[in-house]
Amino acid sequence: MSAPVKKNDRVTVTVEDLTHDGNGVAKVDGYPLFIQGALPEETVEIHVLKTLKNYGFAKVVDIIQPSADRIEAPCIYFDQCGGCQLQHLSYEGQLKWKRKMVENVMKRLGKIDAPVYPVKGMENPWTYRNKAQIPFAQGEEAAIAGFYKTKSHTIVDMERCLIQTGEADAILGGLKRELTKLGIEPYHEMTHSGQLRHVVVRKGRATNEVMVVLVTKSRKLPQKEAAIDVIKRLVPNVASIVQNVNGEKTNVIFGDITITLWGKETIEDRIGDVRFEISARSFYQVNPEQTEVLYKQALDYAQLEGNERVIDAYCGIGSISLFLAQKAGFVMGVEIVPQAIEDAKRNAELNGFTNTYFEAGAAEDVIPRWYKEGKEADVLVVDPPRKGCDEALLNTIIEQKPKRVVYVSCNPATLARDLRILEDGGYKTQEIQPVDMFPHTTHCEAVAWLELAD
Ligand SMILES: C[S@@+](CC[C@H](N)C(=O)[O-])C[C@H]1O[C@@H](n2cnc3c(N)ncnc32)[C@H](O)[C@@H]1O
Repeated sequence: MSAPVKKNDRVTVTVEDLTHDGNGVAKVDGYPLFIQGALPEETVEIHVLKTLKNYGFAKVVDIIQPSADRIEAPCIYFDQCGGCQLQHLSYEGQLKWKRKMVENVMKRLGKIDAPVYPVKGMENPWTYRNKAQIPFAQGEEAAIAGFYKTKSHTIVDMERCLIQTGEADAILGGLKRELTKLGIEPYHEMTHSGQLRHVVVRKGRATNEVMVVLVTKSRKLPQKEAAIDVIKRLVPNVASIVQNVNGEKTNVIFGDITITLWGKETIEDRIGDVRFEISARSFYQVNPEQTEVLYKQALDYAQLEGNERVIDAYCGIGSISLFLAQKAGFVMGVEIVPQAIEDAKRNAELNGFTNTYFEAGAAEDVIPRWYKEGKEADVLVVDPPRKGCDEALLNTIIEQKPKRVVYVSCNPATLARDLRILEDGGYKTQEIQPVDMFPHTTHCEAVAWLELAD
């Protein structure tokens, strides 16, 4: 099909949908155009930027009929920063769109007809992130620090971020000036020179403890004591100041060496009643308030009465496992990253759980072996990465028939695909509950409850 529009054309369109990166989608004679800054149900005049065989790109020139949910983005960096995609849509509008998106994907991709409930959102959808990874670089006169522009390595220099904590803001706004005064040179990506690459700020919401990690190119940290004093002044509740050394030419943030400069080696947090120890590099959910909502939903759907054996596949640091272990007879977690399994075992010990077992390995290899060894499960919980469950694992579920499956997903498309496979294999999806873990972005988590059909 040849494009019905060409570069530099101006046309008026009605926007039908939003893409995962927050662009509006409108069709001209069936030809899709992705439109920066446009929202569903809006009528906009657009300028066509580029046309390809099957789709094109455009930007808004004039909003003729705005969406009833359009608002002025509260963040002054919204147009440049790649962190949020939906601040121009009211929070209510975001939740409505996320539910519709999950519903459409379930119907269209999975032919799943289970009810999709309204998204569980946040009462205050700001300052929710407990981890900020802030790149530093040399600006024209002083150090700059902020977040990257969409799909680039260009830092938007900023003083505050509305979804980060006040402690992260103190570092964003204050530390770059203070470190410049101290002569600590930011890292130069192109020349692999300079010293300070990133500053990572982590906070335990429930404990108020903060960890500040200085990621440097080498162990050498000039004015170390003065830098520690500055951080203590900027973030009075800091409990741990850590240096991580990354000497590689890489986009990966952390290197292998971590040195405690001041205070504790780890900080602590709680999700519900479960305690977690967090080190500089350990994986931990970034929105603990909504993580509790998500895990409670998984626990509700698991419907545990106290004696059940539960398998938690893709268990990470065992956070869902420990949540379930409060109500289950025994929980077995499997995760591919050995360090995460070490964290899971430590966290189980920290909380005094004796009814858990964790093993490092691929879920699709370990779980069939467990079944062969007679380690069966009444309830199987999966929380896979974006690509969804491995087919071999889905086949194991279909063969072994645990009576209930709870599927926690960060990608509705792969959730729909996997639910279809499980439904074809004898399960029936009962309910789907989306949870907003990342307000102002297009991401949406969802928990699905499946029962083995009679
Ligand atoms: C979405 S995270 C879930 C983490 C955890 N359930 C939580 O809530 O914090 C997915 C996890 O799956 C792990 N993973 C990826 N592929 C895997 C596989 N084949 N087998 C087991 N774990 C895997 C990743 O390392 C990651 O920790």
